[in-house]
Amino acid sequence: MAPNITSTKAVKITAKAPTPPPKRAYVTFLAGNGDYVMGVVGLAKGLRKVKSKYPLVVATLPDVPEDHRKILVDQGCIVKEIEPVYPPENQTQFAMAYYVINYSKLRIWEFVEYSKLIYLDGDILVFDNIDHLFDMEDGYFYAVMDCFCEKTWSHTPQYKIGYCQQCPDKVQWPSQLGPKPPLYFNAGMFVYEPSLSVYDDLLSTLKVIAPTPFAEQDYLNIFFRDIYRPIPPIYNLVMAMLWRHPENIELEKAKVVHYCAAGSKPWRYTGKEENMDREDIKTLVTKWRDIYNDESLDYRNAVASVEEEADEDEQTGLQPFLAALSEAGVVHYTSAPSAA
Ligand SMILES: O=c1ccn([C@@H]2O[C@H](COP(=O)(O)OP(=O)(O)O)[C@@H](O)[C@H]2O)c(=O)[nH]1
Ligand SMILES: OC[C@H]1O[C@H](O[C@@H]2[C@@H](O)[C@H](O)[C@@H](O)[C@H](O)[C@@H]2O)[C@H](O)[C@@H](O)[C@H]1O
Ligand SMILES: [Mn+2]
Repeated sequence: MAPNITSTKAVKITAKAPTPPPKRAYVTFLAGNGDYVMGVVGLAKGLRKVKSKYPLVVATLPDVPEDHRKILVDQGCIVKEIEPVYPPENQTQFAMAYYVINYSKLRIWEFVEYSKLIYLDGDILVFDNIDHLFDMEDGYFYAVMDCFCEKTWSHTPQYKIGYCQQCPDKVQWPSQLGPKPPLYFNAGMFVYEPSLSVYDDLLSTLKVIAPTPFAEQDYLNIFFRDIYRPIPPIYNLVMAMLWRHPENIELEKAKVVHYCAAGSKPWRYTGKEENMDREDIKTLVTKWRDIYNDESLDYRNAVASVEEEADEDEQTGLQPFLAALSEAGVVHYTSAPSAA
């Protein structure tokens, strides 16, 4: 029962409306009516489990069905519909045929109601709070370096000579191939600042750059080359690193795990593909499933438990504050009889 408060004198508190803090959010991308919506639910529940302060925005293509959108809204996501972005007519063989839809990710530069956003693929799980990444210096594009050793890279000179930026001294880049490739990031996770001018630039430049096998990932690497700043692999553990460059990885310290290796999507994992029978992969898939199935992390339950705690605080937290006001002769109140 709330305390019976009668004030002897109005407490007039006038304050200038504080300037609203810069708006920040996590953002992901969802296309199609398939099972990636499960990935996004896992992403949302993982962010809730690590008590992130910021919401998850889901940029959805028009082909995402209403029932999938409802699932996401019921999980506390902000669903924003975007129009597709297609690359110029091309004969490119994308590394994965469906990568052609990934150019639509570029629409998230239009989300200028936010000052800074962290993009996360729908096949990512956040295991530790990474809100501090929002405080990194403005004006740069932050992402984790990718690896060139998977056969998805077999079309490239790097792969053909066995060069990888993750171990640049193992196979030296031959000068006859020209300058060493600039540092290259995985576009499954990045920290960026939305901007209409950059957005316009991205879409107009796209028209004159020939598409390449890693689609928007290649394009973003070209576009942001001058302001790209690598961040440690704990912020986007590209799964293949576990068997390609274990010396660069401390799995127990990984804050973000990216289920991008073939066969590793937790919601459709069978363990049959190459490397998928590894114990570390099985553990990571089980961790993803535990969070996905944890009903206490569902938005409706999580909110309910916060409201319950708030009610309890209401009973206990206000007393010392009101006691101080009462001493100052400002507010008289009779404390509610203890519920105990
Ligand atoms: O059918 C699809 C394929 C991809 N995606 C989105 O596009 C991202 C990039 O695709 P994916 O993660 O499969 O690429 P990978 O990182 O595995 O190469 C996914 O994480 C999803 O957010 C989607 O929503 N539906
Ligand atoms: O559309 C291109 C995609 O390219 C990237 O995935 C690739 C890349 O990481 C390769 O290096 C791996 O070998 C491969 O397994 C993995 O799927 C991004 O994760 C994804 O968001 C998206 O940009
Ligand atoms: Mn991915």
